[in-house]
Amino acid sequence: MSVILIGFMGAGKSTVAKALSADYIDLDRVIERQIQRSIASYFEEFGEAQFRVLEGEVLAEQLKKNLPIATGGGIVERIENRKLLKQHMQVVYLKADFSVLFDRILNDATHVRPLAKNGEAVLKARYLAREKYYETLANLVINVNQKTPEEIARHIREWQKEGEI
Ligand SMILES: Nc1ncnc2c1ncn2[C@@H]1O[C@H](COP(=O)(O)OP(=O)(O)O)[C@@H](O)[C@H]1O
Ligand SMILES: O=C(O)C1=C[C@@H](OP(=O)(O)O)[C@@H](O)[C@H](O)C1
Ligand SMILES: [Mg+2]
Repeated sequence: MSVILIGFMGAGKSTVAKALSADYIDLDRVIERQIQRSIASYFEEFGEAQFRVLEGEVLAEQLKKNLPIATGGGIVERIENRKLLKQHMQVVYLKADFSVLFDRILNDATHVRPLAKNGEAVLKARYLAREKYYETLANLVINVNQKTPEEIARHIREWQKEGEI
């Protein structure tokens, strides 16, 4: 069983999954390969609800591989996706303050996050609404405010080792 990273946009899920293993899965990138377009343009044409369904299908399919998975921050919004995550034993929540996340999202030129275009207050409302899901679904919570991706990856590896029998 491998680790699934959850948390808000900007928490470092994609970066940490990569630090965990050269062979890792970033659900957003798998989705973009499948749909042959960017997530931003998919959101624009089909809307968020349809994206959530697609996201859940790709999660279910990718769970079969035994590789670290970086989810998208909104995976917890759909109950079917939460049910899938709940069955898993190695869900790790990368937790950070909203101010840290907002800063990173603004400064991340590589990925356009469609939900970030409506301003800080709208994004913060999402953060507050999702927090409880991240907390309840996680088997491990790591505060990532002041940790490097390598430190976070080390923490996860040590936790995985502790759980081995
Ligand atoms: N631990 C960290 N400390 C500082 N910056 C980070 C850290 N993890 C990720 N970042 C930066 O924050 C931005 C978002 O990271 P990313 O891995 O795409 O997050 P997510 O997949 O959770 O949205 C990127 O610019 C990345 O370089
Ligand atoms: O939080 C969200 O709703 C989203 C997060 C993004 O992934 P990251 O969390 O990797 O930025 C991406 O899936 C999409 O833009 C929607
Ligand atoms: Mg990501």
